[in-house]
Amino acid sequence: MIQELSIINSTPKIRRPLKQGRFGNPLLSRKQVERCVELLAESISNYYCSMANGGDDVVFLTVMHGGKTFSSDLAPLCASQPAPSLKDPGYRSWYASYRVVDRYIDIKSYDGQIRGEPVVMASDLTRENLAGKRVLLIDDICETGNTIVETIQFIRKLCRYSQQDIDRLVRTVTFLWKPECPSQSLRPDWYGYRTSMHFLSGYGMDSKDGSCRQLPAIFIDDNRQSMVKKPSWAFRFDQSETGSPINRSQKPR
Ligand SMILES: O=P(O)(O)OC[C@H]1O[C@H](OP(=O)(O)OP(=O)(O)O)[C@H](O)[C@@H]1O
Ligand SMILES: Nc1nc2[nH]cnc2c(=O)[nH]1
Repeated sequence: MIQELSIINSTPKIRRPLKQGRFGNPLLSRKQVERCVELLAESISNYYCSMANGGDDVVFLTVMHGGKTFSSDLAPLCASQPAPSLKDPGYRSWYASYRVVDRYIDIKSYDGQIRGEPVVMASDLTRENLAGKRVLLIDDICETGNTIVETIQFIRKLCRYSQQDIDRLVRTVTFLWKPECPSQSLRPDWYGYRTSMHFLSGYGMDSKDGSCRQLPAIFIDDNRQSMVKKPSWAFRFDQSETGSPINRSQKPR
C-alpha cells in the first residue's frame, strides 16, 4: 500500500495538451466499449456457469494480436461473475464456477488492409493442454470469418476432433462483426457490435502501418467518412439461433 502511494505521488503530471490525432470522433467511445465488454462477460459467464460441471477449465483462446486487448478486458470480468447456484442476489462470488485458462494463437490474415489466406505463426496449444476442454475463441473483429475458421481447423487437427466435438466444445466471441461482408464464412456466437464495411482501428485493431492498436476506443480508418453509419447495438447469444460456430442449423447446448 505504502509502495503504491509513493508511486502515485511520484508520477509526474502531464501538462502538455494532447495533440489531435488523425482520427475524428470515435465510432465507439471508450465508455461504449467498456459497457459492451461487461455485458458480453455476463452472458458468457452465465453460459459457462450453466454448463454445471463446477470447476471445469474453459480455455480462453486469444487470437493474437488483435484479440489481445479485448481478451484482457473480458477474461477478468468472466472470472468474477456471480455463480448461478449462489441464491443470495447481493453476493458476487469472486470466482465463477469454472476456471479460465489463458492460451493464445497468433494467426495472420491481413497485410495492412490487404486480405490474404490466414497463416498460423505461433501458438501455445498442445493436444495435452486442449483436448476435451471447452474453448472460447476470442478475437477483436470478424469480417470474412476466415481467421476463426482457420483457428478452428487448427484445433480440429491438433486434437483430432470430429465436427461434433467442435460443435460441443468450441465457442467464439468477437467484439465486432461485419455482417455485410460478401464472402462471409461464419457468424460468431457472441459479438458486441455489428458494424458496416469500414476499416477500423483501435481497441486491438491495427492501422495499415501497424500502429493504433493501443487506442482505447474504435475509429474509422478509411476515407469513407460520409458513409459512416453508427454500428447497431447487437450484443447477444441468441438461444433461438445457432450455438455452433460452424454448423448454424444446430441449437446451443
Ligand atoms: O474475419 P477475417 O476476415 O478473418 O478478419 C479478422 C481478422 O483480421 C485481423 O487480424 P490480422 O490478420 O490483421 O492480424 P492481427 O490480429 O495481428 O492484426 C483481426 O484481428 C482478425 O483476427
Ligand atoms: N485492423 C483491422 N483489421 C481487420 N480485419 C478485418 N477487418 C478489419 C478492420 O476493420 N480493421
